[in-house]
Amino acid sequence: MMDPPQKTQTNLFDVYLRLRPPQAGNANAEKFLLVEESEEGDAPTHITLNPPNDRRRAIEKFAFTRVFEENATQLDLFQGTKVLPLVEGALAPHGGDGTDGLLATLGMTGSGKTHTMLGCRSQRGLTQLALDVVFRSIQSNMVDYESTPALEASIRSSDASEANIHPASTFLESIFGDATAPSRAGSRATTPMIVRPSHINICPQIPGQYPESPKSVRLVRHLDELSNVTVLRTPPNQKTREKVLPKTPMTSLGPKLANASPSKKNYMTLTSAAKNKNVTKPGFLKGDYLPPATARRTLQRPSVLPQMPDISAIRASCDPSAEYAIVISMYEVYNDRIFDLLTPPIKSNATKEYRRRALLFKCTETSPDRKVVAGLRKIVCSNLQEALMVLEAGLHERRVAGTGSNSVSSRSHGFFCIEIKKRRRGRANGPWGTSTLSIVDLAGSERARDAKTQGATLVEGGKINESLMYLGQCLQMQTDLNNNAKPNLRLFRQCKLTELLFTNSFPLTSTSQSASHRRAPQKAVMIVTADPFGDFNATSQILRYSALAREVTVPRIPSITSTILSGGHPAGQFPQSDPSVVSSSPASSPVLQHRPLFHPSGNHSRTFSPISDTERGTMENAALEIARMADMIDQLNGDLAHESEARMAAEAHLMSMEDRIVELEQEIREECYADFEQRLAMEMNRWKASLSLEQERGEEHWDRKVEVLARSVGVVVTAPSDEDDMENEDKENVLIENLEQENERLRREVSILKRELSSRTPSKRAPLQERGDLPITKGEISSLSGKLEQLRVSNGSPTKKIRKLPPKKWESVAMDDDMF
Ligand SMILES: Nc1ncnc2c1ncn2[C@@H]1O[C@H](COP(=O)(O)OP(=O)(O)OP(=O)(O)O)[C@@H](O)[C@H]1O
Repeated sequence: MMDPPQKTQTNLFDVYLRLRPPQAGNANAEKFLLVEESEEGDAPTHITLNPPNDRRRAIEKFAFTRVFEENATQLDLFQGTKVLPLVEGALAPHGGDGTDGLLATLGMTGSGKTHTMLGCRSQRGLTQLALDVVFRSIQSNMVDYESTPALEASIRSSDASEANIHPASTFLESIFGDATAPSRAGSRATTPMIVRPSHINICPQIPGQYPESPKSVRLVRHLDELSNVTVLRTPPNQKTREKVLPKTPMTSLGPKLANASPSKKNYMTLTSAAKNKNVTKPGFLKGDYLPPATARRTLQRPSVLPQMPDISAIRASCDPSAEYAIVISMYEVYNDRIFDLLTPPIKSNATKEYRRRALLFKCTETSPDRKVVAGLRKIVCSNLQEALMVLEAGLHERRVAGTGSNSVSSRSHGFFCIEIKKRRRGRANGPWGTSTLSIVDLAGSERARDAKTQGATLVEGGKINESLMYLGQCLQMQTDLNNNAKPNLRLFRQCKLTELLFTNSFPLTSTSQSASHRRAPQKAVMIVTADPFGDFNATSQILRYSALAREVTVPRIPSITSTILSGGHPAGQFPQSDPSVVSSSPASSPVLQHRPLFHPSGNHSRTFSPISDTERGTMENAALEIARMADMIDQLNGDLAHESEARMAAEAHLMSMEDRIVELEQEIREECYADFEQRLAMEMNRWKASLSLEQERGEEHWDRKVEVLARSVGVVVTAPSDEDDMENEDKENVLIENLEQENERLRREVSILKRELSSRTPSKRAPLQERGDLPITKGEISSLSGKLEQLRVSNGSPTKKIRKLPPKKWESVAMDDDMF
């Protein structure tokens, strides 16, 4: 029998295991996880994992601080997991600074983490119970925040995280609006009002693919009627669907809840605050955080909150000489980024989408010795009711999605932080000390194949598994710490989740503070949830890295070589796990071999396996990662096939489009050619017309010139007879040529004369008529007149007959002459 795990100084966490009751469809499944009975009626601490249907596999035994069986209640968990000491550590009843506390859940998807932390509609979770005990314990030492205005400033100045601090009344007014306002169908549901009847399926990722699994639907009960349920969000193919259940008067809510028919309102499906989440819209881009597509609208104020279990008798001790204030903040780690759950998303000007700003986890000026999430919105709460309403508001923003494994699966690691501010009583301006109790609902590890996730949800699943793998590595470091090895702090910085969970467990090396002023390391409790009927491989992986101790019983398997040498059964047919087989080979010993792998106390003799525990752990994590990646590869192969089909279709379409384009181009070319031809013909005609017009004008011009010349020499132009036309034309051509030559010669002479004239002095110039040096004589002038006379006889267009001018024309010619 394995020794019970012992608490050591170096344990980062106390680790508890909670087993969930079998799910509806799993009642007949084989139970692979058995709780070992403890001695002397103590609470059980060990479990055994029996691999189902595979006797060759090792039987593993795990030790935890305590194991809670399927029938354990929320109150059992609250009392058994030492939440009270965590609260007391933060309240510091003996004076001085409090100790930070961390309460987290870890487990496969659907194993009951959210149920444990946030409860269901009739039962409170550890978060509500912790809040209850905090407020109950400091009741008489609470500062009156509302009636002391200076308090706000003093709390603000004591905050080390650059937070926006608001009083609960203002914040809740902005979130829930008027409590007396009528119900608004379509506004987002307040958490306890969300009911999810078992007959309504939830699975928004692949609508219609899993007939037996739930469809995605968010339901809200109207303020005045418990069972009047309105669909808030549905898968795309069910957008318009609306479910309305039979109405039940609000006054009879309590008894009805207890006796609700499972077909209408199953206790297991009517989860409370846990299910107040935003269902992830399918189709997000990788890594992108797209919160609800609309701004936060006023929520309905929940009218009923679960009261059970009753812990009114439980109180933690507080410091009687101190006064306290409670400040609440909430954030989530989604895709390795931190987002505030109490700050509404802001509409981006560029994309018109509502987005959240990722926050940093860092040391600030006023907090050099520990890291804090900077820039959160924090709410100062004066009583339990306010704190619960803030929790409701924050959970409403938390991201969830329906998957094949859990109809309302958390897609982010949720952090709910209760800051306990404490200062000496009566010191109005005294400084506040702060200790924080962080309650963490981790997202569950999942196998893509089972979760049937795809697209953005698949990527989220990958990120969740990755961060949980790093968390596993960090938890395994507990073993190293037990062996007094130095912690490898780099391991904690692998992702945001481990950074947030572990950074404040160790003093920061860079701090300048002396060791005496260092804060005490946080106290941490981890509750591992498991489904004994669920996925054996995934559950055993989680148990391996979270358990405080492990023992492996390996059935000896005869080696193939020894089997062959002994002339026994051929390989593959040997009854391998039969312990009755006797062999001389040590490797084929029939005896079961026990290998205790580690003991947290370090007091026990250890049998080391050939590889160290850390290496083994790393290999196991690697195996988990390989399995996840194999799932992803399957998924991606499916996507690839789908995409290839789509691509082929698109290519075919493209080809037909190309053919169409060629046809169209041909048609357009032909049309253009015809159009061009038509225009060319038109242009030609126009050009010809204008050419003939020009010719006509030129001829007319010549006609007029000739007429003017003929009149000036007194020639009567008569029309020649038709017989003389040819002869006259020849003569006219000759005459024109002669005249042109003569004209040219005369121009030359005139220019010579002008040159000469300009070279002479003005006194020597004589009038042209008196000069005897002119090259043209009077006789020549008279011969020129004679030629003109002849020309006048037959002058006209070479191509046109000389017209006989009518008397009117002659008159106009005479007028022209006068003008000359
Ligand atoms: N101990 C329990 N008793 C009764 N019901 C339980 C218990 N544990 C889990 N359930 C029910 O099982 C369902 C899934 O549980 P829950 O949502 O808490 O799982 P989870 O581990 O938070 O999953 P995820 O990681 O996907 O968010 C819920 O309907 C819840 O009410």
